[in-house]
Amino acid sequence: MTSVLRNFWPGASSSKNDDHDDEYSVEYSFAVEYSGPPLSHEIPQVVPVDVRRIPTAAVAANAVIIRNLAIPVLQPIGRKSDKSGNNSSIERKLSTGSRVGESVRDRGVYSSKLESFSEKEGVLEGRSVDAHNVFGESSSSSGTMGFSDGRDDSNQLSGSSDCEEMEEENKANVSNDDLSETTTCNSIEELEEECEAEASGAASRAPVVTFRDLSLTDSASEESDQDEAAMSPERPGLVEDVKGLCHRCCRKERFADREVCIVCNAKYCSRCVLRAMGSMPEGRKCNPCIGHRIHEPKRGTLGKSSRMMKKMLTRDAVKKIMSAELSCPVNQLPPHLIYVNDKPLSIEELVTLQSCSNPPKKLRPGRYWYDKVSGFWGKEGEPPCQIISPLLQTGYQIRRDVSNGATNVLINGREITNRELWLLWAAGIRYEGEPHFWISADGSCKLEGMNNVIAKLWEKKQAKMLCMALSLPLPSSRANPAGEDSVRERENVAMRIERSMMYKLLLVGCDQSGTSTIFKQAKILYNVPFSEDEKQNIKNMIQRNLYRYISILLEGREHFREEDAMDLRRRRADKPGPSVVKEESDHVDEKNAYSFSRNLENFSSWLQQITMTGNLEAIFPAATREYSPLVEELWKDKAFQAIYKRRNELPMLPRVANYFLDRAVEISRMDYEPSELDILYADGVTSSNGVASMEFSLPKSSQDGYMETLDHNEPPLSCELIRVHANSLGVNCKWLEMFEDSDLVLFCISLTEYAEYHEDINGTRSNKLLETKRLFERIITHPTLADKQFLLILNKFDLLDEMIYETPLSQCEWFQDFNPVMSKHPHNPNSNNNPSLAQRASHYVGVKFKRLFYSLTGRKLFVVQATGLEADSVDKALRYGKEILKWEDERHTVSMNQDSSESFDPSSSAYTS
Ligand SMILES: Nc1nc2c(ncn2[C@@H]2O[C@H](COP(=O)(O)OP(=O)(O)OP(=O)(O)O)[C@@H](O)[C@H]2O)c(=O)[nH]1
Ligand SMILES: [Ca+2]
Repeated sequence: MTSVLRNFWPGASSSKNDDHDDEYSVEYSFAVEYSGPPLSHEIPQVVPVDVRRIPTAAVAANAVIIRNLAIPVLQPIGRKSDKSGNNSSIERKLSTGSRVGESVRDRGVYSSKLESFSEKEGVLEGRSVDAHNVFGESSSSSGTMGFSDGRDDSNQLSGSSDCEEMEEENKANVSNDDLSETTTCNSIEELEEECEAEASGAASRAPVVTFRDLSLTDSASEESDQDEAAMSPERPGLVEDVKGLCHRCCRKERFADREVCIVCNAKYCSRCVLRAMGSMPEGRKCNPCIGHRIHEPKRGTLGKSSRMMKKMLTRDAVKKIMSAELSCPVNQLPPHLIYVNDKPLSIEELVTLQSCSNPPKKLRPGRYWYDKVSGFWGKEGEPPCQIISPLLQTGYQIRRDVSNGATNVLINGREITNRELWLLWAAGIRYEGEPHFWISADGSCKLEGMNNVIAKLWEKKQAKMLCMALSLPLPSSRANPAGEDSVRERENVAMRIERSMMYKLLLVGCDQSGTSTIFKQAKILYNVPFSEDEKQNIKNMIQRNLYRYISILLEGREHFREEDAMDLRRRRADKPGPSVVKEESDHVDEKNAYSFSRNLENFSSWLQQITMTGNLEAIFPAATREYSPLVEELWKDKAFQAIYKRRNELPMLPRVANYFLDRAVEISRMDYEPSELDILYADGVTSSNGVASMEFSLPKSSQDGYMETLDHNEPPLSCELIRVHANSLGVNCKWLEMFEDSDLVLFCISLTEYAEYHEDINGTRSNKLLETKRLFERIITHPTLADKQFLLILNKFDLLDEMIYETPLSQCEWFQDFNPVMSKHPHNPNSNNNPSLAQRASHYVGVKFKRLFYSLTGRKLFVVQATGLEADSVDKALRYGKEILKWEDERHTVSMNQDSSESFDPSSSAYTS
């Protein structure tokens, strides 16, 4: 390993080398005396470099050295001080053609060009940073930043130059990279191979980039087109991606690691990567790509080393390569390729933008718009994607049509998009005509020319939820300049006082846990009407489900038919007869108990097909009118009834299907109106974004017996119940932040999950309960919910009661130590002394979760078991939640009075029934 390193990484080797004279060693050298046969052609001349004549730029003004921005760095040319005699490879190379002479001549060209450049333009001073000053300390040991090998110098020289003719020169000249490439060669054969390849043009290099001083662009914006041409030399094309293929040796290994060039995307195997990428002065680029801008989608990977790198190189080497990748000028975001409100950015503007308290995320070259007043930020032609710090001096005035809105409604001079219109609507902003709103960074909205705030954009939870659903940005708390936060705080307090009696319950659970059933149950229980919209959605869902259930039955029909046919064949084989009879029976076969009329047959295959292709949503409810008569015909059909009778044999058919199928004809009609029970049983996502909320008041009832101290004059408790689906909480549950004002989290699990499994695409089975456990852990440890009360709802108790005898709880590995000693006496449901197996099991599950909760939070988890489909059960669970909250309030007051509160602990009553 070290030998490889030494060969390819001069900096790394020198740092290990005791010989400190070596530190400035460079890889070019004088040629040895020629002793071969006389030459018939002219010998190329070597133009010597006068080191004293090489100009150095002055130190840049401090303001420019901000963060690691795209400041082109001028690298001085290294002094030749190679005493180690480590030139053998180059000498060998010389003997295959007089390359060194040409290379050194190149250097002569560079230096004189550079000189004339700095004299002529005089721009380097004050703009560029002297390499000595920035890297002065590290240059002695660094292979990339200082002056180490010849290649670095040449690249960075060209990288900091502005001169177009120079680029021409570069194209014409043989590249200096030949030189450093020799350092990676291990044998003469390989070296010769490479040289030959080059000579034949196989490895011809793309032109070296010229990197312009970026700060020049703002002073002369007319030049910007020209600039762009200069800034973005033709990039090497992207290499076609062939899975597992190494771009160099063309060996294919499907699962082997590959290192990818950040410019052309070529992938290399571990055998080839060092040969292909050399010393990586600009990070992971293959040699022809050095000096070229990175492939922008790769920007996110800059500086993130790969497994392969770490395996092959020392830590120090990897670190150096990664820091070069991040900091070398050509890899920086080119400010002039970022347009904000039609204006290409200057470097100062880019600095402003990136260093503000809430900068745009994932900034890439491209065209953006920015609403300075509100901080809205987006890609040109698109709705906003982020709210960044307001009032930054970036870009021109915003254009009305910049986000491609066609709503005739303006916000801060920009015609907004439809999605934003919905946002205004959700925020409670109503208007007539074609209004022009002014919305400031804190979301307060005024009509143009008026001074009163008509609404606050982010005040209503619906507005925030809508943003989530429509992928509109939400304000970041950092976006508000100091001072405004405290104003908001005060308003919040006022609002809180106003709604002080309102408790917020957050109901979360994994898919199929029954959160939606509990939510609907609560609506029915506490007389919160479903809106017309909700009803319509649920009706559509029920009708769609009906067709899905029917299609499952029809699939079952195929199965039943096959079974019958097999049966028949077996019976016929048992008693052989003349072939004529056989044919007859075949005929009968066709018309067995499950055959349909032609009409129904067609309908059947059509329905199965659209279900299979997932087009059900597209067709229903639109086609309801058309197909309703067919459902009726089907229902009346004898064959269909025969299938329906055997529906319990079809595992795919959900339980609730019976409830709806029994009334298939009624439900399929246009004028069907779902009853409350229908709504409750309807299965499926009821709101598009998985978030639903309702306000209700929990009436006081005489059964409220958990606390003796109940005040009979107290008003009903007003609550808000918010249901979110785990799926809509996003990666790492980041959307939980939106629910930071919840008072109680109701975490709902299904008690059937211990025996249910998920299968991922690789066919790996995972127990659903263990998945739920992971979600539980993530949620209870989420910082947003750090001091909230948690109530675990063990739902679907009815199902547990049915299945626990056949399917032991220990099927789930977490529950392996469930070992109940059961009484021999028959179970008496009214007795607490002799609980059923299901009760014991659910108690056990509750304790498991309590322990887990305690181990992670050091606090107490409340647990209640429930059956979502039963109104009483849900009522009881929610009232229990209320007790926890009131007990919590009580505890605060009691503890203020220095009193013990243990006797109020309602958790002991969790299993009293
Ligand atoms: N037997 C029984 N079934 C239940 C119970 N709770 C819910 N279900 C059924 O379980 C299925 C899943 O319940 P949902 O309420 O839809 O669960 P969810 O996945 O959290 O919510 P959605 O995303 O809206 O579907 C539905 O078919 C419910 O009818 C229960 O306590 N007992
Ligand atoms: Ca569901």
